[in-house]
Amino acid sequence: MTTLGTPLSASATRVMLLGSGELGKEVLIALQRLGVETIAVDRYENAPGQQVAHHARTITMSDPDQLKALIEAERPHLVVPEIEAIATPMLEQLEAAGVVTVIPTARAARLTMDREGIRRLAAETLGLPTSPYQFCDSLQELQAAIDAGIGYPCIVKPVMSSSGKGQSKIDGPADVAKAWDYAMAGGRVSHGRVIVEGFIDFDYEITQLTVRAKGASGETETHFCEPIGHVQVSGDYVESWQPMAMKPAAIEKSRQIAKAVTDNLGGLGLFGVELFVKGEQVWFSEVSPRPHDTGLVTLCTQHQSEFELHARAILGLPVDTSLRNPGASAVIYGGVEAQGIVFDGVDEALRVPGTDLRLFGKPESFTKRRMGVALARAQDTDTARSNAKLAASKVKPRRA
Ligand SMILES: Nc1ncnc2c1ncn2[C@@H]1O[C@H](COP(=O)(O)OP(=O)(O)OP(=O)(O)O)[C@@H](O)[C@H]1O
Ligand SMILES: NCC(=O)N[C@@H]1O[C@H](COP(=O)([O-])[O-])[C@@H](O)[C@H]1O
Ligand SMILES: [Mg+2]
Repeated sequence: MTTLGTPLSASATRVMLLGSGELGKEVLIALQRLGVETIAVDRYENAPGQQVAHHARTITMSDPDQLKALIEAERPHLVVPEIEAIATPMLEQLEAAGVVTVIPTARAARLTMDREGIRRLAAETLGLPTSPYQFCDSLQELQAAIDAGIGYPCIVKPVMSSSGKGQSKIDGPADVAKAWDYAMAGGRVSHGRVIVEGFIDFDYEITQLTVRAKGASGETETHFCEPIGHVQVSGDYVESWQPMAMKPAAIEKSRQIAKAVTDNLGGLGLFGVELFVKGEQVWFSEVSPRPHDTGLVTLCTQHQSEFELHARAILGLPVDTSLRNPGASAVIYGGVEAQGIVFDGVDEALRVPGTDLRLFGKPESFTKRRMGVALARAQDTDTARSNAKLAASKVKPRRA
């Protein structure tokens, strides 16, 4: 039985998010609706989720001492990692000592914060199909890995990064040094290590949202959402839609892979399993043990968005992953480098049929920082995609 308390009282059910960007903001809203007391932590003040939580805390989450001190002071029932760059070995220590429950587990947070942990688990322990890969600590090692078999084209990424930061494609020998330098500048936490992956020439890529939630008799059940198709530019998602039309055999393989990975990671919560598909062939790429950016589309397509599903699953509540209607999302980038920007054209955007917007409220804009997203529901995903892109294009961020 799950019992929830009253926020800001002795009976409160208290949940701490480590990372409070656009994805955490929606999880926090879902938790607030269930009367959960929320603590939003991020590396900077006034992060999107901090604006809607009961409490806001700003620390360096990759510093184990700061993280330990905050968790011991706040004593939340659940700690929910929302970004990768967290001192996850400290979370493992605190979990082992019984101080806190980490979502989905501290081990899953540690394995997925670093591309090496999750890739070795998927490819070497679970035997799942992935791109060929090597880990390298220098430009010389990178060149040697390419020459010894990875070949061209290939993709280089810092082991610790997300949203395509520090990622680049290498088409030939002339690109290698540039890719190495770019990876060194782009990692979330400075770390002189990269993964180089053989380029997979896929037909399309999907996110298979997968939920581990408690069933009626207390056992953990796995639920799948309809597949989400997406387009990435420079390693960062720019549009997504649901459902993605797939061959039955490709859906089945995707779900087998998603089940194998999430069973191993364990715990309760929603996972975003990223897969590449060519015909009936499916490759595992990576997994987020938390809501996925491409899953923002579920805000307009599912009865319960990926954020509500995560909130419900981590609290031990039942979930419904069914699709309500087709839909799409399109990203709104900052386009300018400035603080406290304004958005023109919001009215025109919302005049596009079936659309909605999320403006995240990030205090500072960068040219390529995701500042908002347009959502569109429609009878089919083609209409939804064009309406979402149209609505996004009407929103014009500028300096105040
Ligand atoms: N081996 C590969 N072959 C072909 N394309 C790739 C490969 N690796 C990555 N990509 C492309 O780059 C995108 C981003 O890669 P990846 O998911 O590893 O980066 P990320 O920084 O973790 O992104 P995010 O945090 O947004 O998920 C993929 O979705 C895919 O479009
Ligand atoms: N692909 C991972 C992802 O989308 N993560 C989301 O972006 C935020 C960081 O944004 P920022 O870099 O603009 O601060 C994170 O807090 C999370 O919500
Ligand atoms: Mg990814």
